[in-house]
Amino acid sequence: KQQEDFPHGDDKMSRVRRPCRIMILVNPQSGRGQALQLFTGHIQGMLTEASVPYTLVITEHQNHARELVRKADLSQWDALVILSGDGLLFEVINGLMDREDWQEAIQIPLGILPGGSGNALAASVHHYSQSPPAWNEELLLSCGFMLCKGLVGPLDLVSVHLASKQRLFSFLSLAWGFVADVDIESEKYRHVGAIRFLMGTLVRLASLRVYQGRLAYLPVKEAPKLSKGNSLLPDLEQPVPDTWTVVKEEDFVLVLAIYQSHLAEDLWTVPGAMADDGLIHLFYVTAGISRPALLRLFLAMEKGGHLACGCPHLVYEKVKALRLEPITPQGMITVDGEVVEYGPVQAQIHPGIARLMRG
Ligand SMILES: Nc1ncnc2c1ncn2[C@@H]1O[C@H](COP(=O)(O)OP(=O)(O)OP(=O)(O)O)[C@@H](O)[C@H]1O
Repeated sequence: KQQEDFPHGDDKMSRVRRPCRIMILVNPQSGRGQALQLFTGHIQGMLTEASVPYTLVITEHQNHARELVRKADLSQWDALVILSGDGLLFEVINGLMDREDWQEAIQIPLGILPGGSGNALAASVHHYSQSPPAWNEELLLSCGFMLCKGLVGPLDLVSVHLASKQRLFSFLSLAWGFVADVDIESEKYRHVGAIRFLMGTLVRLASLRVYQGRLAYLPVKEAPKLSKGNSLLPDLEQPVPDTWTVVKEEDFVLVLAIYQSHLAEDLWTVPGAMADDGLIHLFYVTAGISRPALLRLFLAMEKGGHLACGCPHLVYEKVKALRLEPITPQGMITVDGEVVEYGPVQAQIHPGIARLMRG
């Protein structure tokens, strides 16, 4: 009821009410520690010129944003905007989903301004707007511009179920093996910006590992029609249904489930992905790939060319749900770039349950 209809045809898009009241959450520690300067130097002036009133909230510690949105009176706000890396948006989404009124709360338009070193969602949103690639401050300006325009469209979320019965909501990725290791190990190079992933990749390549586990997924064509709230997932202790595909290989270099186009500003992982395509894009790389071949895949990903490399170890499937059961006793699983408990995990898509400010 707070939205005006978008008058130009696309019935999925709407416009944030004007004048709108935006809460902008800034993590001053994100990326190179310059998020506040990015705000005052680039965004503040744009919002003033566009007559968009806002309240700035500077996060003071981990989970500050999560607690804040869990308790906030959301009727006071027309949009929640994050100026940080993807980690702060992950907190905000999970704070909204923690609420008793989550079904209404998750409808509040969410915006992203890149302040981290990865900025996967910001890069994806920019890409969906069909603009030529942009990095750093140019990407920030593009996202700031979309924020001022105020168009809102649906965003898919994925629920991730862990062995401890904890459930998380994810907008970006679930990763195990090489990608998760690089993401976490390269955090120590955060001050160098986006190039940290290349540095991390080179370091990890030198000590390339194989991870053993079982992977199964529900392919798109087998998935039943979902109505809101339906679960595609059996109990984590139960075997997967016959409609699922069980991957024969059990030796992997990486498993990556991603639901946006970009894994980082310069990693165009899923050509063709949309914010609300209702798909989990599942990639895995099986053991036996050489170091040069793996490096070639990541270098090709900058221009979205990895699937054209003809690498027999790389598999790509469009799925609605998946289950991963690591056998290797120790390792790293990340959800939206944040480490989660290591062990069996399963996930399913919830098409368009959130709303995102985009072009
Ligand atoms: N003031 C703060 N001090 C320390 N940590 C904070 C603060 N505010 C938020 N955080 C936490 O920092 C974590 C990382 O944030 P985020 O991912 O947004 O930035 P980033 O890690 O710099 O981004 P990237 O992963 O792209 O480098 C989040 O889990 C968030 O809870």
